[in-house]
Amino acid sequence: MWGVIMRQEVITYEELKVIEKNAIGLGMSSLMLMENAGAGVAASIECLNKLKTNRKNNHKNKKNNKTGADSNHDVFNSPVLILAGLGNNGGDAFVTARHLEKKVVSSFVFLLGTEDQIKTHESQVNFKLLKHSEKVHIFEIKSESELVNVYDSLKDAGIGAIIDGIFGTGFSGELKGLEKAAIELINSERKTRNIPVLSIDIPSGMRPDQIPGLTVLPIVSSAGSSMSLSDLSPDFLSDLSSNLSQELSPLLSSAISSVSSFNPESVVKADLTVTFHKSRDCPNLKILDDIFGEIVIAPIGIPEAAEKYVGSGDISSLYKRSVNSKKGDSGKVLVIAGGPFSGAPALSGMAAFGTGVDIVTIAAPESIYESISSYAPELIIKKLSGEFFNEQNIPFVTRLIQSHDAVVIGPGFGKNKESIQAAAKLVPYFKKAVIDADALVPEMFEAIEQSENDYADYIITPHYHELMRAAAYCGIDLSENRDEEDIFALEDILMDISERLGAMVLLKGQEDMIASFDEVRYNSTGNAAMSVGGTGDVLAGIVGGLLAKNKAELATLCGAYICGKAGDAAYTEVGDSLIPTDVIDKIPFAFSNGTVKGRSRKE
Ligand SMILES: NC(=O)C1=CN([C@@H]2O[C@H](COP(=O)(O)OP(=O)(O)OC[C@H]3O[C@@H](n4cnc5c(N)ncnc54)[C@H](OP(=O)(O)O)[C@@H]3O)[C@@H](O)[C@H]2O)[C@@H](O)CC1
Ligand SMILES: Nc1ncnc2c1ncn2[C@@H]1O[C@H](COP(=O)(O)OP(=O)(O)O)[C@@H](O)[C@H]1O
Ligand SMILES: [K+]
Repeated sequence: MWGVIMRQEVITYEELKVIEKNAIGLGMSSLMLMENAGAGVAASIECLNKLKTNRKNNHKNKKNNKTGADSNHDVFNSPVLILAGLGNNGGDAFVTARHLEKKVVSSFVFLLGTEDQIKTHESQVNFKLLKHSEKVHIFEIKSESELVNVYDSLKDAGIGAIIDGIFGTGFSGELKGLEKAAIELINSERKTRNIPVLSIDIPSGMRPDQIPGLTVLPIVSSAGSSMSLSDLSPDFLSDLSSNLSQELSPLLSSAISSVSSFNPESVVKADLTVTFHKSRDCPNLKILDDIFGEIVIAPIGIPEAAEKYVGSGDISSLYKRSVNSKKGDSGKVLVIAGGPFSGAPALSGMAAFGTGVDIVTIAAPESIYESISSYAPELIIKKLSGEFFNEQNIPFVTRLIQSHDAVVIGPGFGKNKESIQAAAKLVPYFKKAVIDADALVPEMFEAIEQSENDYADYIITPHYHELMRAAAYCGIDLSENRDEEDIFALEDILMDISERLGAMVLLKGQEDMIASFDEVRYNSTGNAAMSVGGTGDVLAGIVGGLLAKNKAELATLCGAYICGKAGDAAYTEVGDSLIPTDVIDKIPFAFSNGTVKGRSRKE
């Protein structure tokens, strides 16, 4: 069930890829998604008639229409030309053609290549199926000259509309050869013969990273202005760039230059773009309007849970070690121990290792140095003078912080006042940090709130009672018992705390809640056997490990998911006698795509 928060109404193409993978993780198949996508495109074709009439009138008003030979044809009464590439955008086009069979007189499908070159299974399935459609005439086009010849032999049939399924979001690099010729053909026929063009998902030749609006928006908000996407006209953007602080304007300039980094000549100009699931509203930049035309959103049956719950799509966005990486490239994590307890920091350190970082260092007071060293030889232990973490340790630990990517502080840190006060002085030096357990106290909240670091750099990982301390610090009332708290109110509170502290908040529990200042998502992996002591330390280590090479939001979401999934795998083997090291052992499995057969919370 949704909370008060509606998931984002406007998403990027990249975010949709994640959501689609999450949907597949929930049991949807790529074939189902493609079927719904193609059906949605076919259902939208009626919009072309309306647009076509408008274009025709505009055309007539502007000048004598010598070349608009096809403009009298109704989309449904004339053959539709469908250009399909070898990827899934082409697969969507095949499904579209099948769904159009009953709507249009006939279709010509140009596959840009041969059947054996089709790249994906889903697309192959739909191509084979399409061969049974009698009103669909398929041509396998192998060269630019063949494209011209075949098109010339058909165009007198009076093409009513062109559907562009050449490239979707998988387009990269340079446009050349047959695809380039096909895009030029579309644009020329649209211009000279007034044939309306519908692009599937994105006009072919356009790369999603060339659309700046969605990345610009948060920058605008963080500058304190309240702007909507439609405010982002070119004039507005240039005014904004000149007025914003020097720190922000380069980001804006690069966003603006990304729009101009493509050559409009090598992109399909569509009258209508049918994209999927949710709005991908582009900023109101004239140059983009001319490429996308009108935008229609076709629902493709993605369940809401694919956005609400963390899933395999989120995991696939994590940093991946490159084949030629060297030691240190994949991340260095520093765990700062406080003194009384050696087990908790060691668990966090070992869990961080499990996420694939290269180096884990534990800074440990003399009192626990020996015992931490005995847990795991892979951990580097740096001895701090004194029984407890203290002021004298600050210069040494600050240097360690600087040579690591992320810090984990809190597990087993202890409640010693002097240690906590010294720890709070470290906060301004943290580049990225996970703050857990004993470090979830007012002194630290204050230091986090006052730190000038970006909100995305800090993560707090409280269980409900620790959350109460954060809420009290923020002056927010929270019920004594989580079950008494209305879930929607709790979502609001988590976002408020996130905003006030400038940190991600991961509230652990049967269902973990992960809040940024404007969104709450959930994690449903994990099981009741994990309520044993020490799993929270494992979670903090996993999140810290992921934080080393990923943004805080992704690290928090994926940390909760991986920890729970490792816990579920451990549960299948050891049941209720699960201990935290069992969870650590299963972290590598949790990153794989293996199915966890253990009891999950939802059962
Ligand atoms: N994800 C989902 O669940 C859903 C996705 N859906 C649909 O899938 C689309 C994404 O599909 P996609 O990833 O297969 O890529 P797509 O854009 O069709 O084609 C790229 C192909 O062209 C190739 N290629 C790339 N650049 C090239 C170049 N410069 N010059 C020449 N070739 C080039 C590249 O091959 P490669 O070069 O990488 O081997 C690849 O094969 C998406 O937009 C939506 O329509 C829907 O069905 C809903 C569910
Ligand atoms: N009853 C439960 N059902 C599912 N997962 C749980 C349950 N209790 C704890 N967990 C999971 O165990 C991990 C540690 O949480 P928790 O035990 O609350 O931490 P702590 O050790 O700080 O008390 C979290 O990932 C949490 O989601
Ligand atoms: K397309």
